[in-house]
Amino acid sequence: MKDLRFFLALARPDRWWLRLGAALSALTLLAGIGLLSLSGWFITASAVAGLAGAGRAFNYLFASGGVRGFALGRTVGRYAERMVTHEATFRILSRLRLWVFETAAPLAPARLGRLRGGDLLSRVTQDVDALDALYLRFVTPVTAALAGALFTSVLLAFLAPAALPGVLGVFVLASVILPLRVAKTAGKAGEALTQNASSMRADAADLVSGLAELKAYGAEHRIIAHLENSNANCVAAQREIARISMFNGALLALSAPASFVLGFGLAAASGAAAPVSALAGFVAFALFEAAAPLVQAAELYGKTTASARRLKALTEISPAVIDPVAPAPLPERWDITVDGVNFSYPDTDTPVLRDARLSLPEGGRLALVGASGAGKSSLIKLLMRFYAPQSGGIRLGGTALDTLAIADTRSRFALVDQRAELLSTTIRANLRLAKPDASEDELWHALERARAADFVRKLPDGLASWTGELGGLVSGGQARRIALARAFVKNAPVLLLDEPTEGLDADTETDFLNALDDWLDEDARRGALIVTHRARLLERAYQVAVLDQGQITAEGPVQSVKQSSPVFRRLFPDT
Ligand SMILES: Nc1ncnc2c1ncn2[C@@H]1O[C@H](COP(=O)(O)OP(=O)(O)OP(=O)(O)O)[C@@H](O)[C@H]1O
Repeated sequence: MKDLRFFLALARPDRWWLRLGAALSALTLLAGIGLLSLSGWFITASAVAGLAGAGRAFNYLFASGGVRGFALGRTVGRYAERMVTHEATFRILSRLRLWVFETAAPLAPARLGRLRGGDLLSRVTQDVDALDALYLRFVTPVTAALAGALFTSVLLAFLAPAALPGVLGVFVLASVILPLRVAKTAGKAGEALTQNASSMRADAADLVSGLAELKAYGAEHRIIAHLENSNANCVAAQREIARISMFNGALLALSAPASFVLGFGLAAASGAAAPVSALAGFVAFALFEAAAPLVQAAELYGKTTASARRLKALTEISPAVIDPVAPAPLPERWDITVDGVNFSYPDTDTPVLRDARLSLPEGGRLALVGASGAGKSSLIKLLMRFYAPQSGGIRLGGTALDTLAIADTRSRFALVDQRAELLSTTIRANLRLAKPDASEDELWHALERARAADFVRKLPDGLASWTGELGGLVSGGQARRIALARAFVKNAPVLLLDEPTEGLDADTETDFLNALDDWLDEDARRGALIVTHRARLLERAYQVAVLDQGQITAEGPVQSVKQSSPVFRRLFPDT
């Protein structure tokens, strides 16, 4: 319930749409009660008057006009209510989707690593969609039911007070006790449905993205088996909900006429005239129009609360880095100093960097070398402020990194790593990630500089060519050059290169290195931090720092480090 309240509060900006929808729903219900009760009274009174030969005893015109008015009001009200409540829900859900993105974005990459991609997708789609029940099926019918109960009570209190307790008693049974019971019995199945549907999506996403590897290792059957298991659980949960729904539908269908008999019988027994007794019976009957949606809402309660809980869980994860309240101005210089940094990844206690120290002057080129797992990429992640060190400090142009706005810090760096992540979109859109308003000329210029223009020109759609899922439609070397062009479009003064030529053939590597040399040579203030295992890339550096098990054990010009560091000699025996 606490989680649902949280999402009700999030709907505050559209509360007037919701209130209007609820008011229209209440009016529609009242028109329905009015229609049935007046018709019942009218037909009975006509019959009684006809039998007694006293047709003039009541006003036909008033009654038939009232019936037409209620019928019209009910139809128009239902139409308007649907329009308004759906408008409210669409507005709220679209804002909710943005809210999910805004909540999740600061958590990436540090805190989202433990969530499966498909699971995150489920939260943005399935869980947000499930919340429509909260706005559409909980808020509106509850308001309508309350209005209906109030109206009925007043009507019966005047016309047939003896029928009031019985009618209200049955209504409370049908609209309060029954939904609460349904919410309890269907709740577990609803939760199971949400969890298993999410697990199924995550499996399906893994299956699609890793199909080549899964097939290569003959492991696709295992994922499919897991997927089938989740699917079977979903079907079982749906079947359970359907069973509960069928049972309650039957119960409701019986309760409405029973309520008619009760209303009519109690009023007649208290000595009310036949038309008034009929009116009491029909009021009780019509009131059930309000009970049915409440029972249906209760069937969705488990599913809706499970989704609300999964979405709210995102707000309970704190980001690994946050912007300072009053960020310092971005310094004009961009020399980097790493001073006594200690770092372990969140939820682990293995130190990855221990008292790490190094410096990269403005316009410098520093190679960071070390064995696999030494902590090189982790240092780059700290510079990019994906994570924050537990102690020690990093300064950019003399200003502590954690006093700068995160976006400001990142504006000084352009990152190219060996994975060269490309989004599943066009080459143009991938390049414009770095600068959304870059002109076509700028894009081509960057591609020329990155030695990528020739192959892009040969593609049938040029810049509009699709790069595929994670760059799957271009080769590794092409993806790397597009990523370098993207860094050039960004035109940041410090390049962070994390093994950018790993896995490239000699010619492609030469192209890449020439592009890099041209770029860095063009402006003496441009600098680079180069993480590498490759001698050809090492040659581009003026200085080298050796990282060994999280500590910088040697730093200086290549030749002097070669003399002093056995680790360096092991890593680059031919240098
Ligand atoms: N997200 C993470 N969560 C927990 N531990 C991590 C995470 N990323 C890396 N590590 C661990 O941190 C240590 C340093 O990893 P890092 O990627 O920085 O090494 P590296 O020197 O760049 O290695 P390589 O040369 O193989 O890329 C490793 O032991 C690794 O398992």
